[in-house]
Order: sequence, then structure tokens, then C-alpha cells
Amino acid sequence: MPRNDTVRALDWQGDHLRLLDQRRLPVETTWLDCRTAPETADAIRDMVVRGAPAIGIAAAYGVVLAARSALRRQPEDWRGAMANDLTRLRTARPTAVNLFWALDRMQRMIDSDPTDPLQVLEAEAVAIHQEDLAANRRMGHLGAQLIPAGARVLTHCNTGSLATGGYGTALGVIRSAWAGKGLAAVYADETRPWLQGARLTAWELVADAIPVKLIAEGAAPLLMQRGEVDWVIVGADRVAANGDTANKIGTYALALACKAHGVKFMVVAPSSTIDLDCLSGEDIPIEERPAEELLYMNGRRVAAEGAGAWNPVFDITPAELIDVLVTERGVVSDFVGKGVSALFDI
Ligand SMILES: CSC[C@H]1O[C@H](OP(=O)(O)O)[C@H](O)[C@@H]1O
Repeated sequence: MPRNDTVRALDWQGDHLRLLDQRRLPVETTWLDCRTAPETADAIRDMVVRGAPAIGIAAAYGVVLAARSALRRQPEDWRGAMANDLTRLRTARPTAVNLFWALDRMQRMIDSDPTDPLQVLEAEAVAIHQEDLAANRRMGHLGAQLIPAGARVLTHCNTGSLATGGYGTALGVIRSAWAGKGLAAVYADETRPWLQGARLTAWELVADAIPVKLIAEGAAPLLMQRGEVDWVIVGADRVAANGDTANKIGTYALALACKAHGVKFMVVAPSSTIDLDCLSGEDIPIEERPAEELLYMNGRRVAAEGAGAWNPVFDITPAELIDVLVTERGVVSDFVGKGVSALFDI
């Protein structure tokens, strides 16, 4: 099994995008080849690839595929010919701002009227991918400096190489803390209903020989009540200007439990996840996915026939419950009332 700080959720093959199918991990390691923008958009929507930064990177490569097709079909108006594909990519999932950040960055390249569009767009997508990996390693270093030797940490969902361009955000901090001063315990929430923690985070940490204990979705507050957790370290899908943070459903409950039990709460996210146009968490759209994702597990119905379901897959943690935000631009704390825009003044 590969060391996961080098596993690649996405591999650009020059004329198609190869995605590790995260719906099948950890039981099966299979790949899905996306040769068009619609196929890439469908893979994002269906969570073949997931995780805020990884979604943005995949969409960037999807733009290259869209341009390749448009130049072939309608070279005299290739921009117009790719409009529908760009819309398909932009509407794949609503919460992770990285999707829109990446598409806007690629749009600026399209609008620059390049003489060799494919070369310029491919270079920009590769840059987005490589910059994300570098940012994760930087954040791992910065975040690990705040974690004392022998700390007991808990994380939620999957924020590792599978959710990013490599190494991870919150899981990158855990990797760096483990490799540096050492950790006494790493707990991973299973993360219902998609089980990113059980299926993906455990897979990454086992592959890196980092001991991990999986806990049931509701067990974290008991661990905190027993004094067994020092830091909760999570990722983000969108950070608003005031510091309110959208992340996987269940994050808000963790932050409340941290406040009740004096446990530190760290959010780790690249600046591509910060959306200054969102003034507060109230402006962040929360994705609701099909009820079947709750009503069924492994293809079998677990809820009584006739039962319905409400399946929001993100929630908002208010800034006042966040002790520290780690980005590749630097670390901010005490940002209640001040917001996080100072990160962009650097
Ligand atoms: C490194 S950000 C990962 C972020 O994305 C996850 O959501 P999903 O698996 O639905 O894409 C979760 O919110 C993670 O914190």
C-alpha cells in the first residue's frame, strides 16, 4: 500500500484525468478516467473525488478537457463552445468554494486570449495542483508547531491526500505533528453518512504507520469529558470573512463539545478556501444530498420503509468556537470581530 502523503487522488495524464474512486476505498483501489468536462463534473457530484481542494483541482483539469473539446468542435469560437461544460463543472457541488475559486482562476486564463489555449490552461491547472500540495506541507509545518509533544488529537471526515493535491490540510498537520514532536493518540470520527473517516482517513493513516483509533460519530464528547483529547483538528470547505467555517456535518457539534470541555479547536485550510465575499456563515450554501445516502448503507436499506431523511452534508462552526485558523499564508487566532481578511494583507 503506498505511503499516503504521496498517494494521488488525481493524476493528470495529458489528455484525461485519472481519479482514484473514493467511493470504493478502502476495500477496492480502482481508478476512473475522465476524458470530458461532463465526466469530470459527474465525478465531483458523485464524490468519486471529494474534499474542497481536490474538487477545485479536478475542476481545473475539467476546464482543460472542455477547451480541448471546444477547440476541436468549434475553433473559431472555442470559448463559446465550452460554456455549457463550464456550467456543468460550476454546478457540480455548492459548498466548497475551492471549486469556484479554481474555475474563476481558469476563466481568467481563458479571458487572457492565449495564443495556445491548451498549453496555457493545462499549465494553470497543473500550477493549481502543485500549489495546493506546497500549501499543505506549509500548513502542516505551521499547524504542528502549535501541537505539544504527546498531544492527543481528534479529526473529522477526511482531509488528507485524498481530499487535496497531496499531504492534506488537517491530516497534514497530524502527519507533521506525528513526524515531529510525536502524538500520544489520533482519533478519527467515522463521519456519517459517507464514512470519510472510517473509510478514507483510517486508510491514509494506517498506510503511513500512524496509529489511529476510529470512533463512532457521537463518541467524541465522551472522550473529551474523560479528558482524553487535547486538540480537535479539522479542515474546511469555505471560511467566511468573519471566520465562520463550513465543514463536514458534525463539525459544529465537535466545536460545541470542545468549548464545553476546554479542548482546543483548529481549522486548517488553504487561502483558496477563504471566501471574503461571504461575510458570515449565513452566506454559505449548505449542500443537501439524496436521502438514500442516509437510508441505505452498502446498498442495503437500514431505515424502516416509509422513513424519510434530511441529509445536509455540511454545517457552520461560528468563529467564536474556533481557537486557531491555519493557512499557508499564516496562522490567525482571536479573530472574532476582526475577521480573517488580515491573512490577505500579508
Ligand atoms: C481538505 S478539505 C476536506 C473537506 O471536504 C470534506 O467534504 P466532502 O468529503 O463532502 O467533500 C470535508 O468537509 C472535509 O473537511
